[in-house]
Amino acid sequence: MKDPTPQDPHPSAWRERWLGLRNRLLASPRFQRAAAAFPLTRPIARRRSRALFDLVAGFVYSQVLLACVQLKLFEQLADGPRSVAAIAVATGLPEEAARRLLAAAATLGLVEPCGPARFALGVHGAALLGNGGLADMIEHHTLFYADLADPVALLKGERTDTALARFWAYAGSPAPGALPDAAVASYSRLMAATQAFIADEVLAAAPLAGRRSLLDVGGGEGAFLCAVAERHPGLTLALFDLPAVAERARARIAAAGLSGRATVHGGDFRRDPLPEGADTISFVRILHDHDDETVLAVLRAARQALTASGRSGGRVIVAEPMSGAPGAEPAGEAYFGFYFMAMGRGRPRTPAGLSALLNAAGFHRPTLVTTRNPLLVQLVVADARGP
Ligand SMILES: CC(C)=CCC/C(C)=C/CC/C(C)=C/C=C/C(C)=C/C=C/C=C(C)/C=C/C=C(C)/C=C/C=C(C)/C=C/CC(C)(C)O
Ligand SMILES: C[S@@+](CC[C@H](N)C(=O)[O-])C[C@H]1O[C@@H](n2cnc3c(N)ncnc32)[C@H](O)[C@@H]1O
Repeated sequence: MKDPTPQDPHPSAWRERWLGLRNRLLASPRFQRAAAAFPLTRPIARRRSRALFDLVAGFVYSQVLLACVQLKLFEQLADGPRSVAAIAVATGLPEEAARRLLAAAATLGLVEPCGPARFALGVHGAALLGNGGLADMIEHHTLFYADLADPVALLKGERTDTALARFWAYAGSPAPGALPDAAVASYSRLMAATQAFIADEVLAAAPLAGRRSLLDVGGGEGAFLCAVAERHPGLTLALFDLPAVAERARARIAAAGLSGRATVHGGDFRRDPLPEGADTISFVRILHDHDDETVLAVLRAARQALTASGRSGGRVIVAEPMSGAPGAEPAGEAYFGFYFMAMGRGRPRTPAGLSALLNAAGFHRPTLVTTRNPLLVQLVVADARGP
């Protein structure tokens, strides 16, 4: 599999000349004044000015969103419009502060004015309510935001003790298998809460028809496995994760009434063999956390587990945000690129990069399977023919 042509890596001479001319004009205060004054170009000048204002003020917008989530404003409006006074009481804000927050949230489409001093959910507020886990992710971003307080230090690699590196306890741990529940609980809860908008996309695209059994490696608390169980009632299920996380998964799987169908294994996939018996192994938001050496070792362990006792027909499904994939969104790549930098490890890989690792691990015919929402997740699927 080859990566698609990168974005215009060597612009033509004409394009460079055009860019030079355009940028000299746009950077000229005289041109900006003339464009703002001339009636035909004034709307364009205003649009450009507003777009630049949104970039400059963007950090205020994300904090307005955080305030709405922390105050559970969207839940307060879930049953219909309410008055500013009622929202002030429900959120514990002084009325003037509530009015100010609502006005800011309305500019972002989070709420919508409807009648004098009354507000309803806006399109983004409604979509946020409908996407389980987004509120958790927005609250989680307080850590990411703190790590981005000095972006240049982060870019220069001068920040090592970051909030995200501490949050993802396994990331820097020499013995992740020994991590206690206290060290894994927060990230496990967050991953379980945000699995909803990943599992839908993965399971809509994953080739699971006709498969007998699925092992979800790094399966967390089992939220993905529970989603698989619901969509594929005939599949036998298994999960592998760190011992402390596996304990959490056992509880969730028991609570879902799936203990008879799903087996949970605790271990360290960097050291321990993966459980045998499954004909399909999934890695959902796993490989991008690790360097190539670890990924190669884990994929080799997966192939070993799929072909043990001479079995053939095994399949691996890698599901994570990817870079440079058809339909991938540069905004998603930028987000995850900075996220991994703050986390101190990991990176989004291209489909070709993942395919090279799958081939090196002995898998065959790695194939990109695009999802309905490439911004969040894409799949690469490969076969583990016989030994
Ligand atoms: C007029 C009307 C009513 C409708 C007509 C128009 C119409 C059809 C509108 C469509 C409405 C609709 C379907 C809206 C749907 C909105 C959706 C689905 C929004 C989903 C948003 C999802 C977001 C923003 C997800 C963000 C995910 C993030 C930030 C994930 C972060 C993941 C992390 C940090 C993972 C960390 C794990 C590690 C460490 C990297 O391994
Ligand atoms: C980013 S989370 C993804 C969880 C889940 N697959 C999801 O998408 O919600 C990464 C998972 O890998 C597990 N993990 C990390 N290092 C591991 C290791 N060495 N052995 C086993 N599991 C590990 C973590 O405990 C965590 O559950």
